[in-house]
Amino acid sequence: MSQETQNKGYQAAADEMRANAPQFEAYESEHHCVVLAGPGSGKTKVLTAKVARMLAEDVRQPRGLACLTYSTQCVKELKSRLQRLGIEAGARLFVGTVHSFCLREIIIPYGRIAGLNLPDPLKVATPGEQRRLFDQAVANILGANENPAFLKTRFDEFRRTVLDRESPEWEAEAFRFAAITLDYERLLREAGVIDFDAMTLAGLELIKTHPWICKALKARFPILVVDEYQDLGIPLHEIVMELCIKEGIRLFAVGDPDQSIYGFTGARPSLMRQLAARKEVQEVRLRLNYRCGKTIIKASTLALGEKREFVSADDHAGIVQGYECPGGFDEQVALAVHTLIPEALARKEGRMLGDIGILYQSQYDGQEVADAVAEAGIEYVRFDQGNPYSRTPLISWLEECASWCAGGWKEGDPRLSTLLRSWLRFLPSIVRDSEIAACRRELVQFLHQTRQTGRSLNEWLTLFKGKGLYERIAKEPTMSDEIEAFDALYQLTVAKGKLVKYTVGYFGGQRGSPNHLNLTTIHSAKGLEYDVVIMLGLENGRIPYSTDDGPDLRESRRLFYVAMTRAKHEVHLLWSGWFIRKGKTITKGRSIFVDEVLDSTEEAPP
Ligand SMILES: Nc1ncnc2c1ncn2[C@@H]1O[C@H](COP(=O)(O)OP(=O)(O)OP(=O)(O)O)[C@@H](O)[C@H]1O
Repeated sequence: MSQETQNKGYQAAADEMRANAPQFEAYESEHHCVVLAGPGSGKTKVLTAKVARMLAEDVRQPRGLACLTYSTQCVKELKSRLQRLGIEAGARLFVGTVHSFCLREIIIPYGRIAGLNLPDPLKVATPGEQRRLFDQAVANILGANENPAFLKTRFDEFRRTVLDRESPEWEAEAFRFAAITLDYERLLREAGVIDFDAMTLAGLELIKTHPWICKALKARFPILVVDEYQDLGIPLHEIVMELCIKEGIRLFAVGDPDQSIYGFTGARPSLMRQLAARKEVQEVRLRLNYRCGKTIIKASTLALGEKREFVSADDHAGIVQGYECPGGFDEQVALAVHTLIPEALARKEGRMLGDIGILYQSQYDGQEVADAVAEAGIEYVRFDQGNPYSRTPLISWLEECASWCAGGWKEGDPRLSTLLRSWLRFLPSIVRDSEIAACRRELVQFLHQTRQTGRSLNEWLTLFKGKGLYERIAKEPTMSDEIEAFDALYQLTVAKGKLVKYTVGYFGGQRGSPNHLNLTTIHSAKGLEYDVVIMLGLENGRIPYSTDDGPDLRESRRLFYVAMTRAKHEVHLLWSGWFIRKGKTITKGRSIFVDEVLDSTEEAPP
């Protein structure tokens, strides 16, 4: 895409923002700027337009900017929003997670020169290896009777939040989590691998102890952009303090502390507020909500339990409707599938399955929903951990390649150039021009030769292997986790595997399509928007887990708030008042959040 077309893309977005003074203020900012804003207020819109503008106007080639966000799913969403403005990640624009930034932009280029004790070759631990080594560390420290699965979440939070290993918090866990951390890290080193948290911690350590690395990073990336700041936790906050506040890399960050729902992984919403309050930082607050109807804004703010002054950008009211299903979760699912979805489709012309999201608490609930939806003959996409395969960057890219082969090539969606660029990013050891050309050629040939919707996924993946593309990735030490993900996907397509009936077209559709219903846990719905949201399992004991006042209830409130504010026009809330957990019936009544929301709205039928 030409520079001129790119400029037009962000200038058109800027014209839209001109009517919204705070959005435009953020867009015009020249120094550190932190945008704190509610759902649907255009944070991503401002961020993407600003990235495009800064690349074109503020940073001279070959310098660029780094844009960090929370998860692979957020990276995907951000890249696709940037693409709509004609901006592609590449040599001048890093878009990725914090750990991939630390690995690719700090550890690989500078780790060895700085004397960091790294495995050689630098191999990323596969999820299987991480589990095995963690189990081993727990057995070494606490004995074989402890169940490591019960400790994993708390361990991750500890490792991501207690960074100072001489602090009282570390000492307090000297015989438990601190000891497990040290032993686990020893086992990683002995196995010659590194995991995601170790990447982030090592990256932070390098920039803290080697000021010249900060200078080198500043030379390459004079601007650092952070999306979803509220979820990124203490290590990212410290990286920002080192690189931006101390070293002077310009910061542009957006986020919403009210949407912080990853406390259990170490996220701390207060960090973003502290950053915005610094004197050298320009704080911008956005108050218009362009997504949700007025009723939805009012109801969701009530459930949040804190006063907020968000207003709807237009006049549409929106629907918030409740349904009691005394027969239990099965009845909720049946009502959603057989009544609410057909009614929602019929209610608005042009509305499609892809405009509807079914949200639930856990991947186990998701399985019940997925089974019922499949039985009803509805095609769906699952965005949570319960999806039969995990959507790592490589697997998401394969979905895009499949979508291209299954007809996307005709409309240029996805673009071949984008697929090629991503392909080369999976192959960091390929640096010579002739090798790069060969890699591009191999992929183009594979894609052209396999342009056929109905081909089985197994055959397509077998061809991917046969053409030497798999081997290319397998040679990259930093792609070992991706190879494990590929192998797991492949196994699902053979013999009695869950994906044995998948075609290339169906697999490609899994990247999201207007014809597929969206199924997701509330956590995975973050950053997404739907015309209609149907929320299931709204019982006390599930959402919220506990009604006791405290940080957990506050985080549950934020979770419910995130779920409600995904909806543009309709929110449907379903409950039974009881549910089954580990074979036991638990009856704690309908969620207190539903009480609060329905008290505030009219329960008139839509
Ligand atoms: N100034 C504007 N004019 C018109 N539409 C806008 C404007 N700003 C944002 N929007 C639209 O509002 C919707 C929400 O914007 P966006 O996704 O950027 O919000 P967000 O703050 O990132 O949301 P969330 O945090 O809930 O994920 C999008 O459809 C976007 O195009």
